Amino acid sequence: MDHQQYAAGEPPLPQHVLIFPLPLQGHVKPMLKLAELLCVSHLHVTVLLSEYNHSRLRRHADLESRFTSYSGFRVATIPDGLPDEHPRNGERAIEIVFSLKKIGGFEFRKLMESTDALSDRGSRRRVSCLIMDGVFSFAIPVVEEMGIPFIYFRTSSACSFWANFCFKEVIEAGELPLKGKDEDKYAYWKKEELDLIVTCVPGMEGFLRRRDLPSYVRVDNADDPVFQTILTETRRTAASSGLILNTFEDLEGPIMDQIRKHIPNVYSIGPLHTHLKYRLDSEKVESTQNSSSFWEEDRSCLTWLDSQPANSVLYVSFGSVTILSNNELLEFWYGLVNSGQKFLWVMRPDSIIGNENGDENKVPLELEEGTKARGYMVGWVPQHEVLAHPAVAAFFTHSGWNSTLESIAAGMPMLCWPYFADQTINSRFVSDYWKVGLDIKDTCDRVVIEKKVREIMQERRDEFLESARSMAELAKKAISEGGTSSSNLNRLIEFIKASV
Ligand SMILES: O=c1ccn([C@@H]2O[C@H](COP(=O)(O)OP(=O)(O)O[C@H]3O[C@H](CO)[C@@H](O)[C@H](O)[C@H]3O)[C@@H](O)[C@H]2O)c(=O)[nH]1
Ligand SMILES: C[C@H]1CC[C@@H]2C(C(=O)O)=CO[C@@H](O)[C@@H]21
Repeated sequence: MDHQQYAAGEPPLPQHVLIFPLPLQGHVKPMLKLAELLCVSHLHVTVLLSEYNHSRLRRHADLESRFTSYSGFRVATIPDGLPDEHPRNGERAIEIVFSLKKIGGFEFRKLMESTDALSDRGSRRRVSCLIMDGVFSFAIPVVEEMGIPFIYFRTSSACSFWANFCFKEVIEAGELPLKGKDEDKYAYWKKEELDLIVTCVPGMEGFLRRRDLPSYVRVDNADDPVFQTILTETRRTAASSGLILNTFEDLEGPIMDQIRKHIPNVYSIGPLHTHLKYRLDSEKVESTQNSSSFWEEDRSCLTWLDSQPANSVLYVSFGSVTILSNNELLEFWYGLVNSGQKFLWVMRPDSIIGNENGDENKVPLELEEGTKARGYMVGWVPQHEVLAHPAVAAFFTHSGWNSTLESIAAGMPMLCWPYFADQTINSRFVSDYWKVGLDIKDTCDRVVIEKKVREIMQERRDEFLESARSMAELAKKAISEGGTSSSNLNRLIEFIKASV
């Protein structure tokens, strides 16, 4: 028996789960949702954050007060190894993975050993289960030595995970890598080779093109460190006690059946944001308006939306990592303004780079006027509330997995402009598999954008709305009592409660 299970005369201490996300917004947010779901089930939970992100969450999300009602919740921190001023966005977001690969094992060991596995001088059990991000294999030796079971949580889609898992076979078939990344981006996008079908990802035959593969494959040779890291980290998932995915069976069941041939224990428990809300409501837990945002949410956008007619606004956001060049910014801006549609556009303070024309502060008059007449721009919004607002008709997104799932759960059609990583495959599934939107990957042209905005807002909206609404119904069924995500979460909790 675990020596810490009983203190004299006291009830047994609950099992203690350590949740360790990659320190990026799109990973921390769903992992905090899972943390809260486990707290609701009376488990002790520690979330391990980077010092950098912890301070952002304290500033903008009031993290500590959100969790005050859960006595079993704690935060621990380690450094991410990068100086505060180091860029953590754009393609450089991957540098966090490399930095943690270098120092994460050491820092994690130091934390676990110096705190006797976070046992808080006996007031908590030692960590009894680790739930860690999908690219954190550096943590495995530490927990294996301590006899702690570990489960992966990959915050991307099942389809992206599965394509990554098959990279080795796709290389062997000569279909990867996709050379030419360093060429001019716009010329590269036009390559016909990118339209060839990928033959070696079981379950996606005849449907997946090379250009739809997660963007790590756009490298000149297979030794590329990013490509290799994703490939090897993904394969290592098979050594774990299980894989958590923020998705649901009616959305990605056939793909998860492929994954289960290698990793039998897959817990699809999404969409996590609605799942959490459902459980808080059914357990009658008082829930405050909570956010997990790294930026201050500007709620004035909701007031602006309140003053707009129903189904009249295109919500535009490219998530927490995407950065646009000045030229790309102008293409999007002209496309939006020329479409004549109303739009709410999230322009993160750090999202525009470079100034290829040398006149970065000069906004063309027609854009200024068009925006004043029909647009509203903000730095960061409460996205769930925006997607649920009656004025919003469609979502122009970069196809990050959280945004995709939030849009699906809200029954909202999508126009997709994937920027990198898993987004390139998510957008293909949105447009050609679930048929809930349009994919305009590998273009950035104001004429195309204008045309596609009209299509998603007017010409084809009803068609996409119908499939989006039926998918939203299935998402709701999945998280309700007896649904697949609900049962899988219960199974996960049982696994945790049974671990010593
Ligand atoms: O104004 C905003 C904009 C976004 N969000 C939220 O921020 C999250 C963004 O996540 P996501 O849509 O997944 O995009 P990224 O921030 O780009 O997420 C990273 O992490 C994801 C999960 O692994 C990957 O799918 C992405 O490719 C990767 O870039 C979502 O929950 C949004 O609701 C807000 O709350 N307010
Ligand atoms: C920066 C990227 C490393 C891997 C992550 C990922 C994944 O497939 O798990 C998707 O997009 C990015 O958030 C992450």
